[in-house]
Amino acid sequence: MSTAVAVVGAGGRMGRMLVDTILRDEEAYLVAAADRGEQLLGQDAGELAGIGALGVEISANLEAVVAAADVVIDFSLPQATVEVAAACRQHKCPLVLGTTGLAAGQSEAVAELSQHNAVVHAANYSTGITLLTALVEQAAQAVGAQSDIEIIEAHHRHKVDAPSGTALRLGEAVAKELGRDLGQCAVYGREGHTGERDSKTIGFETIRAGDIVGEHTVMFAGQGERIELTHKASSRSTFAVGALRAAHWVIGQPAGLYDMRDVLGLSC
Ligand SMILES: NC(=O)C1=CN([C@@H]2O[C@H](COP(=O)(O)OP(=O)(O)OC[C@H]3O[C@@H](n4cnc5c(N)ncnc54)[C@H](O)[C@@H]3O)[C@@H](O)[C@H]2O)C=CC1
Ligand SMILES: O=C(O)C1=N[C@H](C(=O)O)C[C@H](O)C1
Repeated sequence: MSTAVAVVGAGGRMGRMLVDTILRDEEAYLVAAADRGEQLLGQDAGELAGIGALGVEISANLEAVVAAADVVIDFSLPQATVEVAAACRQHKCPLVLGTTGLAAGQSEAVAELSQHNAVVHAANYSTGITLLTALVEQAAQAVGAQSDIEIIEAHHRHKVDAPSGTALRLGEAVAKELGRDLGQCAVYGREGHTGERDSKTIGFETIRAGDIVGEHTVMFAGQGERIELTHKASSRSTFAVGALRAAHWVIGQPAGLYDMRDVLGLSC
């Protein structure tokens, strides 16, 4: 039985890649597509994705889009999150959420939804970042206490949130291993007379330039040596393939909030 997938944010960079990826999957089909871009409404989602007409028009009616789906994949923007969560709750539809830069209230709406629906929320759906996160946890355990730890991320010039959700997730993983509170120890960018570096901080540096798809480095700088663990995405297809894998996985799962480790069977 083929899975009916709805995409929210279908007119965006990730939305168009998701439409293409769904078309290539014999076990899934695009049943509905939502977006709010005025110039996108009524356009065929397949034509927008550059793969030819699919007969699925971009709609602003989120409730109708969700009602048609076995699973929703949302890679829109934070302002959509509360409405998407409400529509998924109304239609008991599982959700695969990729949007980053959520404010507290939007994250709370996702957590509340996960009390009733199965939800996968990952800042990065690539397999490589899931692996990098595990390697970073190992490195933090081994050398984190005696290292200065910096997280450097680079993305395309169009990205509107910083640091990236992936960088923040990597920072959370390091902080947890070291028994630190990221909210207290994070330093975002540096300028002016900063004084000597506090060894308990975790630094974040952000690059926004060109068409960089998504690059993350976690640096453990010690005395006489440093370790750098890096992931570089070369195509958005890695995120879309991971998100569609999550969409197949989440159907039938009990209510809860999951991430890519659960989808890949790596959660301990
Ligand atoms: N988790 C992951 O693996 C990845 C996450 N992302 C995240 O996905 C999000 C989208 O990234 P891009 O596609 O590059 O952005 P984009 O700006 O190209 O696309 C976002 C789309 O959402 C639409 N949108 C905005 N508000 C909406 C609403 N209320 N209802 C429906 N559609 C709405 C916009 O019109 C736009 O077409 C960002 O938060 C980004 O950080 C991006 C790549 C990978
Ligand atoms: O906006 C993007 O493009 C990406 N955003 C995600 C993030 O904020 O971590 C994931 C990926 O790096 C691409």
